[in-house]
Amino acid sequence: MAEPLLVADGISKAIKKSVLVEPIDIKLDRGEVLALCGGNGAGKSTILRMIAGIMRPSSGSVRLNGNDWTRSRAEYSRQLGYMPDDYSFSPGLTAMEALSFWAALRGVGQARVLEALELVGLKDKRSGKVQTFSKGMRQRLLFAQAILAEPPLLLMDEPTNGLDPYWMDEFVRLLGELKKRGHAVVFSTHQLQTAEEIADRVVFLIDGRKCGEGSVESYRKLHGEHPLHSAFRAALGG
Ligand SMILES: Nc1ncnc2c1ncn2[C@@H]1O[C@H](COP(=O)(O)OP(=O)(O)OP(=O)(O)O)[C@@H](O)[C@H]1O
Repeated sequence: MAEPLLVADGISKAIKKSVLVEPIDIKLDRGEVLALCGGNGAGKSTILRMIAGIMRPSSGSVRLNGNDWTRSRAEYSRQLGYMPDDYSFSPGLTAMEALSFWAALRGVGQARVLEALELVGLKDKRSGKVQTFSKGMRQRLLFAQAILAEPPLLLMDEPTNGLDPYWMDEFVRLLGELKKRGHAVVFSTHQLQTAEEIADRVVFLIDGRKCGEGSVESYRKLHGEHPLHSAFRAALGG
């Protein structure tokens, strides 16, 4: 049987005496969407950063499409697109300039830059300075940079923060299309409703520890309406 696209084995993170994330296993198949759910400080961003190769795990290993980050870092990085929860754009940069910079780093041509801007509804705003953009527009630009090179895995930290209802629906639709084309996604969210709409599977986190995991479908069968609220409460022991 083929190895899953992503295999994170016992990854953990400690800084000095603080344990940010206890050892956790995460596996993901091609075309699968996984939500990391938990409150503030639960460890969602830390897990995404470790998988993205931005933060070195204190223990464990990560394989992505057969690549081990510690052995083949460049090839590993080519397998993923990462959307951070926030990003400080250089003052004065236009949307087109920002995206073209990322495209150059990834060897992606200008036609794809325009296509990505169109997908996120920013083509007409491409000459606008990013510092004048709303939070939702900056989120859409960060989403565009993550999908530029159409990598097998997308890692997204709170991707729906700041999106209005129209773009929230568009985002769900865009992710659905990416999924159909075989892309896998791991995203973090505080919003269980969002996870229900987008994810196939959910990992619940509390204080850097996995406290529950299951498919949205299985939670639906178990809890009916608002399945993830009930499942999270059950995972918390409430
Ligand atoms: N560089 C760091 N040094 C020390 N502690 C850190 C560092 N980065 C994060 N932490 C701590 O690690 C814990 C997990 O943080 P993390 O950002 O991963 O949580 P999160 O679930 O993404 O939270 P939020 O939903 O608020 O963004 C928090 O207690 C945070 O304060």
